[in-house]
Amino acid sequence: MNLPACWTSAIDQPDHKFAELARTRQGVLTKPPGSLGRLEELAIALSAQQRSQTPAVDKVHISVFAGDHGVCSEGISAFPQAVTAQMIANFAHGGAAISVLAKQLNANLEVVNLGTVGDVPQGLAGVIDEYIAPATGNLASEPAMNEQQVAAALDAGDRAAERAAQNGAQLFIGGDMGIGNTTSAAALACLLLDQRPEQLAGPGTGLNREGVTHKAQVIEQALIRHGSDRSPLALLASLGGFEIAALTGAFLGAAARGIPVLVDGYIVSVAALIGVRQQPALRDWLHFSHRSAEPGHRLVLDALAADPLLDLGMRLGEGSGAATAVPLLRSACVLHNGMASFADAGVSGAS
Ligand SMILES: Cc1cc2ncn([C@H]3O[C@H](COP(=O)(O)O)[C@@H](O)[C@H]3O)c2cc1C
Ligand SMILES: O=C(O)c1cccnc1
Repeated sequence: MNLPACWTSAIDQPDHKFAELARTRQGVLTKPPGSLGRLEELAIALSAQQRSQTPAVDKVHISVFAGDHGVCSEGISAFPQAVTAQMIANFAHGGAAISVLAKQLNANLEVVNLGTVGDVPQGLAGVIDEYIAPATGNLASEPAMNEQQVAAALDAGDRAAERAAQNGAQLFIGGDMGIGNTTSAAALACLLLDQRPEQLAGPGTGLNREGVTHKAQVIEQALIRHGSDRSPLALLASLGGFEIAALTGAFLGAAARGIPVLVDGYIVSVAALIGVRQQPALRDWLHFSHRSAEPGHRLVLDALAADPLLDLGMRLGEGSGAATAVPLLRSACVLHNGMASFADAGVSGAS
């Protein structure tokens, strides 16, 4: 098994010297100290992560990872599996939510196709073929992936982070597309957080109460089958999705390359938590964009000690919540870089 280097090699901490410089600057800008609240903290964290006195998120790289899930045969989604492949084409044609938001942000958007049951037309612009298999195994009755498949997915994520680095990205966003993936994410979260399926199974794309109860039962079967190994690799192989493993690899890869990450919703947060369990130093590179309406997200965020910027009732995935929060990070940076100091502006400081 060939795991990418970022799986085990140490991730550096953000540079605290730049954090100190940024904190000092925030204290002399023409405002009561602390009055820009979390925008100040964002600017300080981005300065340390980017090793820059003028942090910026002008160049945003968005990778949407797509893959199908064998567990769909258990009837756990409100939508058919064919949607995964159809949405890949929609991403490429500019019609998906993340396509529109990426355009608004002038961000670089790519779609990494790890394998779908439905056909994806060849040669779609911005779609990168990282085919592993048509779908994962049905996690209720068999491992979702073998170790080679997990390694391939982690590696595909790491390569996305490398492309972001090559493009000079100042921020990395990972998105997910895979019908059935809230079941996979919930099963993973059960073992990561030691919680019951009823706590972590939610409506996803729109299941009713009966549907959510059935989904929790399917997850319960998966947990019984899984056994006791809680290592990140074993969890991914047993219960993961190709796109979830790729997201974990991408976040570790981005942090290893010094690129801060803006985390999206439920599925992406579970991938981030797996990365943090593997490499706790990853946590210092993560910003959290929003609290998803998927009920289990709250518990996953708590486990990451994360207080996301937005709570808009969004529950889409694709990286859409993260993209929606980018303007806040941009505001934090332009305020930090552009405001005058008390001394420069001739404004009196606190007495
Ligand atoms: C048209 C459409 C676009 C989407 N974009 C993201 N998702 C989101 O919903 C799916 C997860 O929900 P579940 O586990 O209930 O299937 C994933 O594909 C996720 O990315 C979508 C879902 C649909 C239907
Ligand atoms: O929060 C998410 O990421 C989410 C929730 C429901 C469906 N798809 C994604």
